[in-house]
Amino acid sequence: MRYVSTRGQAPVLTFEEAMLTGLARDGGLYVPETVPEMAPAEIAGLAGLTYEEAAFRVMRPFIGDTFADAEFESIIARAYAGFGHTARAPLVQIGANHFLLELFHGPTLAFKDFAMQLIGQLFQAALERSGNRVTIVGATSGDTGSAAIEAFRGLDNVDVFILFPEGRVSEVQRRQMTTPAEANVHALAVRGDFDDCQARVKDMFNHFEFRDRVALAGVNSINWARVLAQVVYYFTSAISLGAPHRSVGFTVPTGNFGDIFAGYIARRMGLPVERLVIATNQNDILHRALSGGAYETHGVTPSISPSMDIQVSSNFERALFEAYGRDGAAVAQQMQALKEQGGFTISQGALQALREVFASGRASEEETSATIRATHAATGEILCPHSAVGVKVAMDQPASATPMITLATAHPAKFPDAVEAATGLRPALPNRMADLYERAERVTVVDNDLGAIESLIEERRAS
Ligand SMILES: Cc1ncc(COP(=O)(O)O)c(C=O)c1O
Ligand SMILES: N[C@@H](CCOP(=O)(O)O)C(=O)O
Repeated sequence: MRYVSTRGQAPVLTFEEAMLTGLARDGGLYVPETVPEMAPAEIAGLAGLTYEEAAFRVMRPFIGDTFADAEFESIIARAYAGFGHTARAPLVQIGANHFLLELFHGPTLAFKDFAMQLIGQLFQAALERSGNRVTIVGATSGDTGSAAIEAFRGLDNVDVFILFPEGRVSEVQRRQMTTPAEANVHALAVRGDFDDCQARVKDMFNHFEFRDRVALAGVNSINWARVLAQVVYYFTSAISLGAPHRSVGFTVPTGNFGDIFAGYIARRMGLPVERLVIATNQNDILHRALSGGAYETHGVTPSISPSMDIQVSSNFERALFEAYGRDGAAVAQQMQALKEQGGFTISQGALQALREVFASGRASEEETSATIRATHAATGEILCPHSAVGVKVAMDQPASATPMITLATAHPAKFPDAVEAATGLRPALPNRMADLYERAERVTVVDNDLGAIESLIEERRAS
């Protein structure tokens, strides 16, 4: 299995190289050269397996000879051992034909753990083998950062630097990033928004001298391995509702487009997914783009679903690459326009290709809050605000006999203020985190300035 860049100008890599490389050297994102397909019988064969067994079968074709089967199996087993639910990703019914996929039973209570726990194990195995050391730099609107820190804290051959927008993540998210005491963990509060943090991370990847000197690696969803790990729960949930004999739809609370792109890959692999619905909060660039064809940044507006306060949606580039018939030059041109003019117009052909797979919707702040309240009253399920955006948008879709699965992307206790405002209930953290508010914090506030951030990283990393 080989990986190519969405901009067509970077070296073609193996799975291991793509995983350790992060952003392609032409600024693009790596995608598999061809998407392996699973026959209906193979998909049916996943029924009744454990999450880990299904994960092995779904991901195996993508990893080439990077890991032997037995090693890959034990990596998967270790990745999911710390989850607080035996099903890993349980499905609960919240409406006549509407199901919620709970993805928040991992160590940091967000869907990011599914990929990050696996990547932590994959990096460790690959780096132990090579003896190399890497500097991981990630941007977060709250959940990627905590999940990355949890997965990489204390590892010998990794320093992890996480850039988060100062004052724009929840207190639980901030504390998850600032309280780990391990010397290889560095939480950086950037004076800016998430888009600034993500732009600086990409700048560091495009600054080759720095990138090579510190052996930069990325664990945002620019990293293909992140997307791959998330493909699995589309399979397990669809199968539990009757796939491949029955189609399903998914609604995905969306920001950086990594999670929903994993659903797109599952569909390309042969999973019968009728619709993939992009659910956005008031930062609705993706909904506007799908509706009218213009992808235009308007600046990030803080919301009660802060992890989705994103305008420059990194993985949309992967979707565009497919929609433009894998024309890297066309994608590069659009990304240049985004950088220089703050937007671009999607061609009619590409827009039509996107609309064949994706639908979209938006939930306002009031609608999000009302959905938390109404869902709790009707079902007892307490949604986090991101999951509530998904539920609201799913309910706005045209009626269909096809079951709809909405992804519940974080635990409500990560956003207690929004949940309390909606329901009057303040969700508690699990016991293992009960002292989070008492732990000492360690954070460095830094300007949104590439030179300043790079100097800090050079100074702090263990060489
Ligand atoms: C809780 C939560 N929901 C939804 C999203 C959006 O996911 P994605 O960025 O993969 O679109 C994020 C951030 O990624 C998140 O942390
Ligand atoms: N919402 C994310 C933003 C980063 O997304 P990623 O999937 O590219 O890592 C977060 O919580 O940090």
